[in-house]
Amino acid sequence: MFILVNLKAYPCDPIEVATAARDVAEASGARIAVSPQAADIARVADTGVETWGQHVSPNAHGSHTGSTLAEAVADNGAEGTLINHSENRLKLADIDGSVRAAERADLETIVCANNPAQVGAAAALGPDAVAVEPPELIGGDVSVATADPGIVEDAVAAAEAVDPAVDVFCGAGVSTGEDVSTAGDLGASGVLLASGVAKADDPEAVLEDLVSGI
Ligand SMILES: O=C(CO)COP(=O)(O)O
Repeated sequence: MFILVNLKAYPCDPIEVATAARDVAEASGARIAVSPQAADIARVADTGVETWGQHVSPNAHGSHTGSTLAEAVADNGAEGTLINHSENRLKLADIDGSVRAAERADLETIVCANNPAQVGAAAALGPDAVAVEPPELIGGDVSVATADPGIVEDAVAAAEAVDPAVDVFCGAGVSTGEDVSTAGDLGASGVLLASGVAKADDPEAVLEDLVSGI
């Protein structure tokens, strides 16, 4: 199970979380990545933790003020990027363009989706993985795998029907090792989470609990 911690725009210390994630990953052998704000990618990557972008633009180099280029994300040390997070939704053509931009820059890709139908559409674009995150459960206390196990199973089936090579992750409300274990039992290959770590008093303790569910 891959554990990706999305720091969103939370006011946490990205280096504290990155250092904790690096240490827990090293001690446990688990794959843990941290996805900070674009401006923090280089210093988070410098800790040695696997680092991901939160978004990349479909644009290449050129006159595109305000764009977060896949090339810049990769050059600053990221290994992958989220695309189309529920809080940063894109048009279908732009999701496709962002996946292609990430591929050009050698970034791994996870395309987020709200439901199994969108998972199928996202899988058709050929990312490395898709993630189902029901918006109404994001930021809540109950894990998607507990609140709506059917959505995870249906997402796995939807991706499998389109392209069996695309991994399926789930996210929303994940905060414990038991949540990770339940997600794995439903067929997910990883979890995306944010508030459970970014808002924790002791992020390292939460990460240690999370990896206990792998
Ligand atoms: O959106 C998420 C991860 O990308 C999930 O957020 P929470 O873990 O806060 O529910």
